[in-house]
Amino acid sequence: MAPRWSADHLRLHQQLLRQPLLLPQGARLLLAVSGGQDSMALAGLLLDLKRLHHWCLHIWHGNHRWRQEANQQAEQLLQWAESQEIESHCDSWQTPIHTEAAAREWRYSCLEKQAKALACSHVLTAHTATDRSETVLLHLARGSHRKGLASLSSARTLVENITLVRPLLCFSRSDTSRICAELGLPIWLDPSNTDPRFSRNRIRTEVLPVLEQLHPGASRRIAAMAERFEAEEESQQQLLDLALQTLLGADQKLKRRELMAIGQVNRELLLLNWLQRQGVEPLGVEQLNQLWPQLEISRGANQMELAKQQILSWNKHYLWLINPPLRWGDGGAGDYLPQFEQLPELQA
Ligand SMILES: Nc1ncnc2c1ncn2[C@@H]1O[C@H](COP(=O)(O)OP(=O)(O)OP(=O)(O)O)[C@@H](O)[C@H]1O
Repeated sequence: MAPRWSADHLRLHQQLLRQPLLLPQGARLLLAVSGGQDSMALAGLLLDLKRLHHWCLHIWHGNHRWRQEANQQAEQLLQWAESQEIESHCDSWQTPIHTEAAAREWRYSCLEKQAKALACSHVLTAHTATDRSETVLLHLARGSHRKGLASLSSARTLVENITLVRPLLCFSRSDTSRICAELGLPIWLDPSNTDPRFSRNRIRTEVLPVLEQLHPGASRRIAAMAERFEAEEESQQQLLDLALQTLLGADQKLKRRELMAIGQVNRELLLLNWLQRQGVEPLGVEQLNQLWPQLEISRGANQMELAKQQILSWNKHYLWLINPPLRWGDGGAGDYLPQFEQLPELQA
């Protein structure tokens, strides 16, 4: 059957061929499909577009087993994929997952494994501009660093040779609802999306509607702002990488004295950048503010050890600023501990 081209197909098509996404001809793609309207809309559009570029499309579904109907829904979703001649894969969590953060971590580790097994170069998720606005508002409320305001980047490296892309960031949630209706796609609703125990859901159902009433188009503009921040972050990253080279000793340790001589904002950015390179997740603004006095007073060799202990103790109560894990019921404080034992040493 001839593809049903629409303005939405064209918009997605342009997005997929744009930097930094740039899906090459013949690419092997793994699409994460929850069965909700966003991922179904992306699946529907890709089904038509893939023929143009000879993309090989696989679908992956993660069954969290949060609800009784979950197995049946997973089954129906796989049947739908089969009817569309798409190869589909499903993983089921053995014991029910209770936190969004744990569920997300599990999904990404499955996607990573599956993409490797299928030799896929790209993993696609169906985050929309509306998801982006919600995430920005969440991060703002938690006092995010600027990076958190550039969140839900359109593309990033998932693991070596596998890129995670979010091609639907140029669509809103009302677009995906319309696309599903127009393409006659089935949707499996997830009641947890309206559960008020998640702060994201309250931002979606209470905060954004008020902002839209006050300033129509607010959600779209917040997402556009995040996109702009993402581009600025990228160019700033290049400058930071260059500057960081001048602050590293031969052993790749950061030279404390030289770092402390730099103005506060750039100093913070350089420290965050260096920590990230060492695999340590970024600290929040409040944590950084508490860390500096410790680094400023010279306490000899133990100085970094003290800073490290401080971070470990914050760790128990921290608020994640970039990728904040959300916990059932508590509106934001995280429940998983990052590996701060790996905090790298600064030079004395
Ligand atoms: N159960 C699932 N199975 C497969 N893919 C999923 C599942 N849940 C979410 N996804 C993928 O992730 C996208 C975003 O979903 P959602 O916003 O619910 O997750 P999230 O936890 O906020 O994701 P992230 O942490 O990546 O921001 C979906 O559009 C879909 O592509």
